[in-house]
Amino acid sequence: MKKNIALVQFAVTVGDVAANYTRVEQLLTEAVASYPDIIVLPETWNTGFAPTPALKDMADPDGERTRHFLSDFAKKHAVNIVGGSVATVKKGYVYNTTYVLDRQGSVISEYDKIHGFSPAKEEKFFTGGNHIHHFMLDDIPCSSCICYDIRFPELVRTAALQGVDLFFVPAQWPTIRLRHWEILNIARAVENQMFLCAVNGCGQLGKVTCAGNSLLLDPWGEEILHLDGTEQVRTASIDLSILKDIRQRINVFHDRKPGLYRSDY
Ligand SMILES: NC(=O)CCC(=O)C(=O)O
Repeated sequence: MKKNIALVQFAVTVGDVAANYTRVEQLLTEAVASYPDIIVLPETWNTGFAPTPALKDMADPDGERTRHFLSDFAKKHAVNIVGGSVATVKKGYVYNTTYVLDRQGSVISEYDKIHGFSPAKEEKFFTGGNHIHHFMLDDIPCSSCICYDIRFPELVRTAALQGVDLFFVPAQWPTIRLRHWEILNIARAVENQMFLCAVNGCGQLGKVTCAGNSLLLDPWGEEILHLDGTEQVRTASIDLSILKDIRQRINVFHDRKPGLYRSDY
């Protein structure tokens, strides 16, 4: 089974929510021209990744605007969307939330970023989520996390143990740690033997330069796409039929010894 995936890498304007929705609509429209099966957006594309008290006023109440916006687009173009993430307010708390939409425009999964990036005090302004999610896109078992979450291999392994073939990582990752971005995403794809699509922002987040360098990786860690540091929409195909052979040749899921590993300390 082959699927086309469109990576939408763009420079979010911090604090200008209206401009960001307009830009995302333009970029989604650009993306559908390449006939993708799935379109993927970066992290906190409505507000920018700016953990500050002002966030609560800018965040999307109950994610309503974002859900309707992405749903209308997905339905109109019959395309699946992994909606990066947006800042939302739910029951008075701010979350960093991913919405996933199928071709009918239904929200089929919702995920709140679990690990707040403490060097930026994210956990002081965003409430952490409490569950890993799974969803099916065109019969492909999928999961995702958000940015800093990728540093926690247990999260991705837990998702992988449920049989995930395709994993998504929306992010706002800075250039200064570009090497970590590449290594961590490649490691997660290889150790869990799955395709991985990591879509980063680019441009300035205040004083921080966001790296771009979005990646579409196969389960060998090979780069199907590796974007540069500029705004761009790129689409490429993944061939899921290679998974069976890789998993038979190096059968880590059979060979692992979970009884000898402790993950609770
Ligand atoms: N938005 C983020 O979670 C930033 C994560 C990051 O910069 C890092 O893990 O390094």
